[in-house]
Amino acid sequence: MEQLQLAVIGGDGIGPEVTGEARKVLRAALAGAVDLVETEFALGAAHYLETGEILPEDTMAEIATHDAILLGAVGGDPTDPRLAGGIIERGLLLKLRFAFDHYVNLRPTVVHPAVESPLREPGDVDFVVVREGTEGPYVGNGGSIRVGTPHEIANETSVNTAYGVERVVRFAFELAETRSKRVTLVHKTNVLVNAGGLWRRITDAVAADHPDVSVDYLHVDAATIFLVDRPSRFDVIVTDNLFGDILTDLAGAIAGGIGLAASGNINPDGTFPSMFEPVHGSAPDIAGTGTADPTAAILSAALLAEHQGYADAARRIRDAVDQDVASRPASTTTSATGDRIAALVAAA
Ligand SMILES: NC(=O)C1=CN([C@@H]2O[C@H](COP(=O)(O)OP(=O)(O)OC[C@H]3O[C@@H](n4cnc5c(N)ncnc54)[C@H](O)[C@@H]3O)[C@@H](O)[C@H]2O)C=CC1
Ligand SMILES: CC(C)CC(=O)C(=O)O
Ligand SMILES: [Mg+2]
Repeated sequence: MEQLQLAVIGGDGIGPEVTGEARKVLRAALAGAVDLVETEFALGAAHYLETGEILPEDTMAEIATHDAILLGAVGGDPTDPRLAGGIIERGLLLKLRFAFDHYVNLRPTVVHPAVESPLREPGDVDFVVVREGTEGPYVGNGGSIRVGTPHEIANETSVNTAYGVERVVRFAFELAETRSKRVTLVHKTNVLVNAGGLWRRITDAVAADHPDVSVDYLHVDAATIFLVDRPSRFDVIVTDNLFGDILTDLAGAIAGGIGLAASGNINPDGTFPSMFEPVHGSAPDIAGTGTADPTAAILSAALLAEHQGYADAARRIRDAVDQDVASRPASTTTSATGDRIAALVAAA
């Protein structure tokens, strides 16, 4: 039987709770077809506070030997001075994304008819945000002077390379070819003229290679209006790391809740393992209460299965989620939701 070596990083807060349920469902979906070998890696803010370790080089090298990574979420109490400066988010999560060249951060949104969406007219909402994952303002290129004085100046530089932008824009067009053949570039070219100009020129050049794909452009502020007012206009949105981060929390909210929003950090070249995680964070406000919705992590496991070539397992997970959200009890728990979905998958 084929083996799938899965690295699991539960992380902090609700991370281990939701990955626990995603693993149950993934096991059910692959049972009998794939030998799923799961290796847990104790990493995150809690692990750092206990051991002083964030992401040792040998741990990263070991993770790299796996076929794929399932991650919950990382990050602890933001008021804890020992975690200041996003030390875990940058030193662990972003480090993995950068080191494993996860240049496509894929974030699909579908509004399920049975889900209570805040949209007035949910209509036919099915779009994917292709967020650049290795550049932009997240690269840590900045600095401050006169810190703590009234004259402090803080800079954060957004790095956008022609190489980095072109490869993610090409991915977005290729994805659109398999969908409704519409790409929307989202940026802020009227103000961020240097980065915006590069994104615009590259999008226009790549569009010329895809004459059957229609292309439009929205400033990011206007894109937030359309995401609420008329999200059915979108098919594939391509955007930078920061705008994509923000737009996809909004996309989760319009689709019925952040607990439903899945993502994949993809290394399309296959040189490194891709990493699948819910869009949400570690939600310290609800950690340990058993109320976290594991659906986003479960749908991330479906993306993982699909990416690894197990399309049938992915389809069965998504069908089971659809069935479950259509009949979900008003009051439920994290583990009960995982159990129901795993049972539906096993029965399919
Ligand atoms: N990929 C990752 O590891 C991410 C980590 N973070 C980190 O997570 C920590 C908390 O960040 P926040 O900004 O509060 O964002 P968050 O996404 O953790 O929480 C925002 C709100 O959504 C709710 N929520 C999130 N996931 C949910 C779920 N599955 N079911 C039900 N409700 C859910 C939370 O209870 C909270 O009210 C921080 O340390 C942050 O840096 C944030 C985003 C992504
Ligand atoms: C902590 C951030 C870098 C992660 C995040 O919010 C995201 O990727 O959506
Ligand atoms: Mg985010």
